[in-house]
Amino acid sequence: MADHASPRLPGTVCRGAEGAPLVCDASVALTPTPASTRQTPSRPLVAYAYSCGVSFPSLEQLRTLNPQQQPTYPDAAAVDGVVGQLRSRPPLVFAGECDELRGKLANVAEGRSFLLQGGDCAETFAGVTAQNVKNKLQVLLAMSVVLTYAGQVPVVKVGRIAGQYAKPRSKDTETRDGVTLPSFRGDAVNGFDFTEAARVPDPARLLDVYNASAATLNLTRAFVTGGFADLRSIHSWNATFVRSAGVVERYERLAEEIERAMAFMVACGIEDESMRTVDFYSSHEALLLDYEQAMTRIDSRSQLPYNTSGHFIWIGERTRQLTGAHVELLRSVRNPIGVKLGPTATGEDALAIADRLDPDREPGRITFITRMGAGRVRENLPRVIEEVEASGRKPVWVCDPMHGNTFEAANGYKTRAFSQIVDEINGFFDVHDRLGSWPGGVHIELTGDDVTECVGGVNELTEADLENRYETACDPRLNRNQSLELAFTVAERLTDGRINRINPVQEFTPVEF
Ligand SMILES: O=C[C@H](O)[C@H](O)COP(=O)(O)O
Ligand SMILES: C=C(OP(=O)(O)O)C(=O)O
Ligand SMILES: [Mn+2]
Repeated sequence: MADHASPRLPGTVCRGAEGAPLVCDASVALTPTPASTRQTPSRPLVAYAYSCGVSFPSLEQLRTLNPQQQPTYPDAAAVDGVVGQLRSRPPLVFAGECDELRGKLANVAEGRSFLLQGGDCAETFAGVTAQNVKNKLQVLLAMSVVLTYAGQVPVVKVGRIAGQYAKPRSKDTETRDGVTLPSFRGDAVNGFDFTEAARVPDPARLLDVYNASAATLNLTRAFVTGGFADLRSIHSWNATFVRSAGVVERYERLAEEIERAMAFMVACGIEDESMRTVDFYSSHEALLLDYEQAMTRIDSRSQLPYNTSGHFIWIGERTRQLTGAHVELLRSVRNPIGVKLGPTATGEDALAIADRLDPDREPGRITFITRMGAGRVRENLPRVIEEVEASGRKPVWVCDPMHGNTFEAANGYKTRAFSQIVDEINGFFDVHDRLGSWPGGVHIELTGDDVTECVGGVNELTEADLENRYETACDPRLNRNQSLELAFTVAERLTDGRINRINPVQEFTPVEF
């Protein structure tokens, strides 16, 4: 791979004697390490030994790559001060956890399990409350139980949580009643209020992102290991669902069946830790380079770089330029990486990105999150899958049925129709079924609250209902009933014709007497 032999760029970060990140001195930077003195890491590690012993790009280097969707801060020195502080903060996630998730995603890529990824479009600092986090976990756990039991697949659970505070925007400015101000770019960047003062980007918010992520992750870890995720509390996860809907009764029937199955297992002497806790991982879009680069660290055990701001990080549709700063930073870290692919993405684009981010084709390393829109998925997705899989690659294929289906309602609210979301998911399954590839997961913008942001679904929300509880800071999310309903729909598609392939009971040949 040519990259590994390329000279170091001035200002890049490399490892010091103790493995601490150092910034290369420009005078030595252009001298490649002599081959004889280079360590020869084992094959899978080679891809991550970024540019001849350099471990990850410096902020200075990234800034030369014309990074997209970055805030224009009024005070550059203040940014440097914040970045310095972030660098001294402890990691939010550990390298071993990221490796574990990569291993689980490798199973997804192989068609042995399914990824459920979901959470807010934009987390907010005000949303860091026990109730809000608990509601979100409840809906994700209930969905994963539906998928596991009705769909009969192991489910890898990843929240859009504990770091999802920055938003790329279609337009730099927003105009209301003749007043034009900078767009809101998430709590990580500026304020939501439509005032000049609020919309000025403030780098100190990056420290708030760190604190909010740490608090959310701490609570999440406590919830998922401290008894809350115990399968025996399966009934309590629907405590906050809105009763009126048939989908809740459906969930309750399923919960009763699971309880009976568990009682049977316990009676047989099978009682296992996996009934009491769940593995749950954090994820967000790695958008703000100041934050993401500052949170990138050399793991002391492997001596390789990891982004320690979240287990799984993804590159958005607007920042996936092949030679852009986001790809450059993320290709240097070991975490599992997602890449959004919108309706204009071609197989060639996907392949080029995969080659850049995952030259060694490591299982579970790369996830393509396709978001083509209900009207285009059946036409555009096949070519992308065909070209990527023809190369021998097996990425995780995930459907984001949200971002290609956004529209403005007659009353001005940005919304999405439940029927179109389901239609894109059906298109995704249809295409994969036809091509024989594995529809590996779904990526959903949702909330555990009873909001009115997407129309349709079991409660038949109309555009007129949107104003009742439209609470999102950015895109419209499925509310908890809509989310649960979607889980049943996905479970049906998963079961369809696939159960023989993944259910080990079906593969068992009984002994004849
Ligand atoms: O979440 C995704 C994007 O940030 C969002 O869809 C952009 O919305 P906009 O088109 O209103 O800027
Ligand atoms: C910005 C997002 O999506 P996309 O990059 O696909 O537009 C998102 O997932 O919030
Ligand atoms: Mn969004």
